[in-house]
Amino acid sequence: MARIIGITGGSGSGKTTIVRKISEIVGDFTFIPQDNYYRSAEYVSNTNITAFNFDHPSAFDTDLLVEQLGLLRKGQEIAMPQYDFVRHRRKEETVRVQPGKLVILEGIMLFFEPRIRELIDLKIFVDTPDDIRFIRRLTRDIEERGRTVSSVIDQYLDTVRPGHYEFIEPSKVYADLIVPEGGENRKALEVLVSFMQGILA
Ligand SMILES: Nc1ncnc2c1ncn2[C@@H]1O[C@H](COP(=O)(O)OP(=O)(O)O)[C@@H](O)[C@H]1O
Ligand SMILES: O=c1ccn([C@@H]2O[C@H](COP(=O)(O)O)[C@@H](O)[C@H]2O)c(=O)[nH]1
Repeated sequence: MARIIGITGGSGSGKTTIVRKISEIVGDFTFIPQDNYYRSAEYVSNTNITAFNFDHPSAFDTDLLVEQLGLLRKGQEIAMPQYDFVRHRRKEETVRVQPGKLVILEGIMLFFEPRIRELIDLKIFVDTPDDIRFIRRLTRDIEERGRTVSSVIDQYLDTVRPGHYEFIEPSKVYADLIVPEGGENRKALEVLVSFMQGILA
């Protein structure tokens, strides 16, 4: 049965960066971003960015994520959805994901939902100060997600920050390991890599 490592933490905490650094050392894992399970909200744009709350558990199609994680655990292939952050919608195409011994699941809302929690073998919370997370998000969302400065600020104050304190920060209690500052934490990276190599050996 496949083992699942769950990496959560606030937006901009460095979750994706940790996974990228792990992939430079450990190649043989299946990567499942929770972001791919966002429900479409194509009516949202920079001018009405808070018309849909992307920082609420209901923003995700958790039934599909739980179903697909269950299949991967049992060694079955899945058709993983893809998400377009610029147009705020699920893409038409899916990606075939082959099962393996190790799955890395990454996303903001993993530990809030008991059904997801129960499927995770090792729970990691990336803990990065709010100001650093906001600065990273501002830069990334403008460069990669088609945003304006004012839309990032409006969204952060209206939904991202409240959602973080209501759903994400309290879910830290479920973590097995808390990693301060994400991808630059070399010792945490070493611990994670050796845990994964143990599973793959
Ligand atoms: N230690 C770091 N120093 C500087 N920039 C970073 C660092 N970690 C991540 N970033 C940048 O911050 C942004 C958000 O990081 P990312 O890993 O995507 O966070 P998350 O997946 O938690 O939202 C990205 O543009 C990334 O390149
Ligand atoms: O269409 C969308 C979907 C999501 N978001 C924001 O993304 C972050 C989660 O992604 P990270 O990579 O962890 O930052 C979440 O805070 C949503 O607000 C979005 O803006 N638009």
